[in-house]
Amino acid sequence: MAETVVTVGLDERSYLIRISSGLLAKIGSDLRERNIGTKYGIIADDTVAELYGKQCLQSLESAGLQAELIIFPHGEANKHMETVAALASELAQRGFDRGDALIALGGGVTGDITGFLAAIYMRGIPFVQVPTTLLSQVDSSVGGKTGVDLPEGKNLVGVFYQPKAVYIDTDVLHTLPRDELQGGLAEVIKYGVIHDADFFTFLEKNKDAVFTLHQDVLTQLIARCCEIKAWVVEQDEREGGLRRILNFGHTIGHAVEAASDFQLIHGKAVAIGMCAVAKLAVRTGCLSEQDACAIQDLIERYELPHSIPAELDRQLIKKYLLNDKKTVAGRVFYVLPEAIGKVMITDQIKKDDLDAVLQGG
Ligand SMILES: NC(=O)c1ccc[n+]([C@@H]2O[C@H](COP(=O)([O-])OP(=O)(O)OC[C@H]3O[C@@H](n4cnc5c(N)ncnc54)[C@H](O)[C@@H]3O)[C@@H](O)[C@H]2O)c1
Ligand SMILES: O=C(O)C(=O)C[C@@H](O)[C@H](O)[C@H](O)COP(=O)(O)O
Ligand SMILES: [Zn+2]
Repeated sequence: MAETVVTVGLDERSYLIRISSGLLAKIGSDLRERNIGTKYGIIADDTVAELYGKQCLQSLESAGLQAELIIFPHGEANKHMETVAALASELAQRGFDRGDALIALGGGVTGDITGFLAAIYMRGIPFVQVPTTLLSQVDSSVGGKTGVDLPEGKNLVGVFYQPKAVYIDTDVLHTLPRDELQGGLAEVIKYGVIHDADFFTFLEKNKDAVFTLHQDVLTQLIARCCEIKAWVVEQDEREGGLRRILNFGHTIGHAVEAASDFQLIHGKAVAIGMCAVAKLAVRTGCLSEQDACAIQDLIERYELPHSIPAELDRQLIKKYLLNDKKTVAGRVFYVLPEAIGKVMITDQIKKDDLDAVLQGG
């Protein structure tokens, strides 16, 4: 099948997102042609290293490139400064220098850690993204947000640092657990709500094809998400304005994710956050009940959670809300849907409405 290509146009930081089946085997020859680094550090978590580490190494070595696999323990609980410090020491001990480059082979956790590591190791070396979860293929590998969590909250340390290329091999999704596929689908639904009502309808119609990873539908879906993300990032790379719409569902979602001690995966927390903020939008009078129901129905259709688990401490959720980057001078900003395909940003949420929504109302 032909390759699909999406461009992220950012002047001298522009790059291509290549999407196709079987791409992992071709990464080496592309990197050789582009001459991005002398030696490549392939950063992967233990699960992905076991599944795809050898294939990635072989792709580079058969193109005559030097490459080494560097592994860290999987999971959001390891997306912190200590992992970055350990990986940086590992790079130094293995003799990586400013002529070398990194490859983020894995999900969003690997991409966020590796991008951050690439930005700060020797004050910056190039990196490329090879995303292996749906979430990382449609969202985290594109746009240059990198960083790690602190005990105080999600993604509180990081930098904007663009990759040199994104290679999306759709084949790797066949080993992804269903739970993780669903997590990615939450971010997919996000794009429909924030920008594209037709894409929202496409998702309503194609659930079975999506879950069975139908190649054409999958490629179309990933490409559309990447196009929307590229369109946003091209206009607002460093989140001065428009880019904040990509945080739809994340104000409450991030707080719920952290309050669950990361037992809830990011995408599922975002699904809960999108339903909560749709309810807030109805209470505020900017969204119709009908559109709020359509959002929740789609989330339920993709078997995602839609309410905040009863056992989560509401006060703890509120504490995390205040620690988030979306809070400025004590004002918490929310991305509210106004219709399917259109959102607005506001900090004008009444305490009673927030409390009611956090209680499930
Ligand atoms: N930078 C951004 O713009 C951005 C955007 C969205 C999310 N994020 C971040 O991304 C993270 C979530 O990413 P994620 O959902 O990919 O999580 P993840 O990276 O933890 O991957 C989920 C799990 O799937 C496993 N895995 C990965 N690929 C696999 C495959 N092909 N087959 C089998 N198992 C596989 C991993 O080992 C891991 O255990 C969060 O930290 C979130 O904050 C960042
Ligand atoms: O790329 C962006 O911009 C996003 O907001 C994408 C989100 O899906 C992602 O979860 C991001 O990491 C959230 O960023 P944060 O700045 O709110 O921590
Ligand atoms: Zn997200």
